[in-house]
Amino acid sequence: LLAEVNGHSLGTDAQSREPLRGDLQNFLGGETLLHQLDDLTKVNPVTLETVLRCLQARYMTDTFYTNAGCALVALNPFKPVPQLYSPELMREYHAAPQPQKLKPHIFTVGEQTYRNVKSLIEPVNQSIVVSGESGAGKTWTSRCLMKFYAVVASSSTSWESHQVAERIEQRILNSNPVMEAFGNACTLRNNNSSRFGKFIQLQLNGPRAQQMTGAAVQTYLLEKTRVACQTSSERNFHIFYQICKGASADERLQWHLPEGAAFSWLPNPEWTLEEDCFEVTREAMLHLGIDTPTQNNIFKVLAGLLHLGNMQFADSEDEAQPCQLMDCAKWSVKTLASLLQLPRDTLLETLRIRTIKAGRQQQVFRKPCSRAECDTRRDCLAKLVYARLFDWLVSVINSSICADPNAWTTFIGLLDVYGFESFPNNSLEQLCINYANEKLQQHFVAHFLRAQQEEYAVEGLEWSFVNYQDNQSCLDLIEGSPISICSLLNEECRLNRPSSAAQLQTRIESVLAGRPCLGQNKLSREPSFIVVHYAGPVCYHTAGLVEKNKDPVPPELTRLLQQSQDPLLKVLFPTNPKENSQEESSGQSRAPVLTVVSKFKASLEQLLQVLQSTTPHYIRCIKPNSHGQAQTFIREEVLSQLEACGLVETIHISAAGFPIRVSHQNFVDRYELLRRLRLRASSGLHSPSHAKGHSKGPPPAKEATLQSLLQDILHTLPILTRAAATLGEPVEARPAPVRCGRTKVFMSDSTLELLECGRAQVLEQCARCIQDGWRRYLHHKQERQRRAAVLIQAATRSWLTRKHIQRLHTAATIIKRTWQKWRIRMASLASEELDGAEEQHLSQDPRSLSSTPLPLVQNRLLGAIIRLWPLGLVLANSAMGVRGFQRKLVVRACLQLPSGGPSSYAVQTAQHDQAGITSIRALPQGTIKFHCRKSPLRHADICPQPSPCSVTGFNQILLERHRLIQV
Ligand SMILES: Nc1ncnc2c1ncn2[C@@H]1O[C@H](COP(=O)(O)OP(=O)(O)OP(=O)(O)O)[C@@H](O)[C@H]1O
Repeated sequence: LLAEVNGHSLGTDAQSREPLRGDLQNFLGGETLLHQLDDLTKVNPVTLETVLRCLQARYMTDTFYTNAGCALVALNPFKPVPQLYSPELMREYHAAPQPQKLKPHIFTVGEQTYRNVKSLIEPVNQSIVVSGESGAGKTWTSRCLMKFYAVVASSSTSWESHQVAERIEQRILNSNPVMEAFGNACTLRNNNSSRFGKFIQLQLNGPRAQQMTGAAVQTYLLEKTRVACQTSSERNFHIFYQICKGASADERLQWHLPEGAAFSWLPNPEWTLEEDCFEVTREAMLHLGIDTPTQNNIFKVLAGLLHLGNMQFADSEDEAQPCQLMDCAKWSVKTLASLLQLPRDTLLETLRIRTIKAGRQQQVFRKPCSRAECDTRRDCLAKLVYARLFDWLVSVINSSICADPNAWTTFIGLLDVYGFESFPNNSLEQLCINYANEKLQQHFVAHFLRAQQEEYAVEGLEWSFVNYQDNQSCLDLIEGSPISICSLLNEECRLNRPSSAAQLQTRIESVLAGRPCLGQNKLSREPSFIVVHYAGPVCYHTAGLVEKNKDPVPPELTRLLQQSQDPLLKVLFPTNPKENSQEESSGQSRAPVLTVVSKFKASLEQLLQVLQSTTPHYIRCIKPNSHGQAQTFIREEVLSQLEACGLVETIHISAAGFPIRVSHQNFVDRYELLRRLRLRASSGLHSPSHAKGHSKGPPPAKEATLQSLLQDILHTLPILTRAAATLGEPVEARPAPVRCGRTKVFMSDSTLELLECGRAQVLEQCARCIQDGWRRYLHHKQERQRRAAVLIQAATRSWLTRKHIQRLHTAATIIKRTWQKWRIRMASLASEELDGAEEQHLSQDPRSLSSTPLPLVQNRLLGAIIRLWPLGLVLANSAMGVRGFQRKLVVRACLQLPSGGPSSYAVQTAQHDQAGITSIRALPQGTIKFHCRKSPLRHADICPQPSPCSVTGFNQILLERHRLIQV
């Protein structure tokens, strides 16, 4: 009935399911094929039933991620799958040329966003909205994505910057355990349920490098009531259990937490969860810059809150007297006062006595509170401290991980928000959570469905409109102006009038009557109203709604905390008069009140503004069963989640439409280089036709060129398709789905992939061309350098050789000249000596002849020889004839040598006097010394240097032969 009120079209699917079932079976060809489908848009026909079967088949084969058009469906494995999140796999997705071709994974989304940021296509900033119900795996997914970015977006430039990036990444990752310890709790649906929403902005540093330089965390709507109020099967925030279980003996003593102590705000302490790891939290806090004394201070305050919970009040018999403390609570008050460093009496008074200012003079009245009021004030004190502590922690984390505004230019936002909630008893918290989910659903719808269709219409493209579920009417009911549920709640707070739950119900029903998404729960005894959300109807009880919306903080409580001497509480509650007056006015004047709803609405709008300025990506987390069991797929539960996240409509629209659209200019800028393919393929193609839907007059010149460029690029698509087919890639035979609108180009994922592939090819060719040119240039340069070097070497060598030869030549000339001079001198000396000897001989001859009584025959013979010396020479050399002394005599006579003593001449004759005279030498007339020096000349080894002290005679060779002259 409620589904009909809402206008849900589920019936259409349900009806169409039956007749198609047989065909479907044929088409699917069994479950085995179904689990191989990576994309739910490929399930044919797209119905909840087939999608469900596909998801189930995949889940059973441990395939947890499936694409659903533009979104990714993540099924919670409920078991550790370490190989699915290993750093190696992260790097594989990061390094893949086309990660979308790998198996669907959150890393595909992570890598896609990272590449989008790098590509600088507007909008550059990216956001990933992780949604799903409690326990579906949102926090897990966000954590994995952060780890992914920490791995891939780390610096590789220098060692130092790498270290800095690693430190920042470590800090960002360390923020998770701290925030989870303080903001997560064990609930019925999830042992580690985030009790706050968070948007993490991962800051990247530059258009090209894109390293993670920091992060900023924004939190939403912490469930602070949990500090003071937990249902029986749930727990308080993890941190309370961590300090109770993990504190050392010393710390227990300091924090007054004796072993086994019972605290009423610490239900189910015996449960052991892996989240109860105190050491991990402390370590992470330390890394975030929260030193041990500050940590101890925090834990001391938290221990104080546990003691505050044990403060039980007894009913007062006399209304004029404040409530008494129960006996068991007296020790708690003392401990609390000492832990929070508060004056005990002031503490008790503040909790039990209300001060009211009234009258023109603002007179102060003191009124003892009832027991219930005392309890409320106590709870309020705990919530106030815990909420401030949580906000302070977030600000400390931010100051530790946030980068300098100049150090980052782009960001990837990760939104992890609580999923849609519907319990038997829903209150303001659920209203806010479901309101946020409505807003996000609208963003999703606006982004992918309505905007898509409207844009087609604006762009002049024909498109068969898909009916989609618009939740605007639901949002109008919750937050619309001038009258809506929120405005009514705020008005009640502002008027500050006493109104019962029933009155509020009546008011809502009467004022908002006729709204399509408002319903009544006639079966409920409690005053309530129903809101038909996109995910289903939810019944909200009106009791306590206004009070929760007011979230009143009695000013006395703040003043009390400002009196604390505890260093941490002094920071959390500074004595700021401005703040005081604000809080006081919020409690007691009629100025506009900052209610929970109005604060939440403002932060939600801010968040949506950020989301709208980014390219969104969606991860829909699905919980296969509510028991947290692996390998268990409960169809009904999954079905309701698929309905709740509007997945089927997404699949429809993604399959039918063009999820990618790029402005003409951007398209041309990016793909203009593809025209080279066309020019290469054929230079004489017909001129491109104009796009469908272009009915305007002749466009201006610039536009005309843009259009022609655009068409040129689009005409390369068949070439690209053919090229992909020849490469053996699975491409469809029909033309790639693409349309050209008035200002944008619309295309499918496959077309984008084709274009990107072509672009990569052209770029590769260009790179090769540049490389070739560069190598050629380098080669030529090296060749020129080599030739020049050879030339220089040759010239140098020839110059050196010439110089060398010149030197040798000069030396040889000098030697030659000296040698010649020496020869001449020697010759002249010899001739002088010979001349002198001859003259002496001739002058002495008559005397010697007369003085020496030679035999007559001998004298005659000598005279004959002198006259006939040639004949004598022949005789002396002949083998026959004169011998021995005679022969020498003949020779001497022939040569007219003086016939003095043998000391003047040495005449050597051949052995046995057979071969005549071999040499006649003038014997030296004293000592002859030859000074030899090695000459550089090859043939002038001996350079007799005339030395004044060495040559005192001569050794002229008069006749020398090696072979005897045979006469
Ligand atoms: N991919 C996964 N692999 C293994 N276990 C997972 C995975 N995703 C989730 N889980 C398990 O499911 C539990 C719930 O996941 P998680 O805390 O992320 O849910 P949630 O959607 O954030 O819930 P809540 O909205 O309550 O915070 C985790 O504690 C973990 O045990």
